[in-house]
Amino acid sequence: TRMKAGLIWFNGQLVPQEEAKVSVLTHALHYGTSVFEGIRAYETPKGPAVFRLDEHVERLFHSAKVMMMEIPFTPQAVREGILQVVRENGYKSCYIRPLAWMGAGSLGVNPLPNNPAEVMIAAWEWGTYLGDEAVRKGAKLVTSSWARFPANVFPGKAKIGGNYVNSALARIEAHHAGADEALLLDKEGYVAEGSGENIFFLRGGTLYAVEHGVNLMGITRDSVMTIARDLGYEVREVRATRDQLYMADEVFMVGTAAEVTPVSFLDRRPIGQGVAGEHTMRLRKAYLEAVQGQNPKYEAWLTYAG
Ligand SMILES: Cc1[nH+]cc(COP(=O)(O)O)c(CN[C@@H](CCC(=O)O)C(=O)O)c1O
Repeated sequence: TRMKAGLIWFNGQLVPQEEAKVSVLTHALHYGTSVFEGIRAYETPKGPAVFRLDEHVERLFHSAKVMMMEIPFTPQAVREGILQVVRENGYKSCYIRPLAWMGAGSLGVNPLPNNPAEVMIAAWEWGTYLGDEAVRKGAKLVTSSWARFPANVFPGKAKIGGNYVNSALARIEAHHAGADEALLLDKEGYVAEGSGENIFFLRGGTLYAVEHGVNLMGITRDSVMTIARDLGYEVREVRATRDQLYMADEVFMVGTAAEVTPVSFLDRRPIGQGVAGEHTMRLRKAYLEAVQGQNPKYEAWLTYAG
């Protein structure tokens, strides 16, 4: 299916998506040397609002720093570009994908010194990441045969394009196993994260967030921990094994794209009653109210595009 991204912010100019093209000699196309963000804008009573925009822009520039990539725009210019793409495309809600990449300056593996990064910001309307079925009935997960990479192999705290070959391989394998998503363990066999989400589990009324370890420091994870504590849950950050997930009352995954997605099966074992967990769905509802501007407590997380 052809993505409908409409107008794209391309190196500082808004252009129709057909004109947003790069050379086949682009370094990032050959070596995965790009950095990106996944951000959502939601419809609110006061118009479309981008969720935790500043945290995402900050992470984009941190990812570039890890990659030794020089983004030739200020964070403020990228921030404005994100709001412009939402506004000029007239989206009420959308998924926003800023991407910065090593261009076609040189094709040696070392992209430096003469390869200034290029930047684009695209946005499109995207529904539930794993599908409505996975939200309603809970997603089915399988533990991947691909481990999450150790921190001295790939920098998993940065959203670098090349990191996502690990996620893609895990996701392909999960799909072939008839599952909705893959759970990746770290090299010691502890629970890391999903191919594109952070993991929580709930047991005896206490909520557990998998500690950062080698994982991406998810913004949704941070938001859900705050919301859960505000709802009165005790929230702990732990190192967990997959059998702790098997024994949990509830498991769920969080991410910008996935929002809050319940998990009903892991490795063919039902989690709790094998349905979307009650507390999970309560947290999902509270999260969606926050992002849709229906809870004034979280107003500071919203940047209105209008
Ligand atoms: C590996 C990984 N772990 C955790 C998260 C959650 O992070 P955050 O969005 O800040 O809460 C994401 C986001 N995955 C993004 C990309 C998905 C995709 O490319 O597909 C996303 O959710 O937008 C990851 O890619």
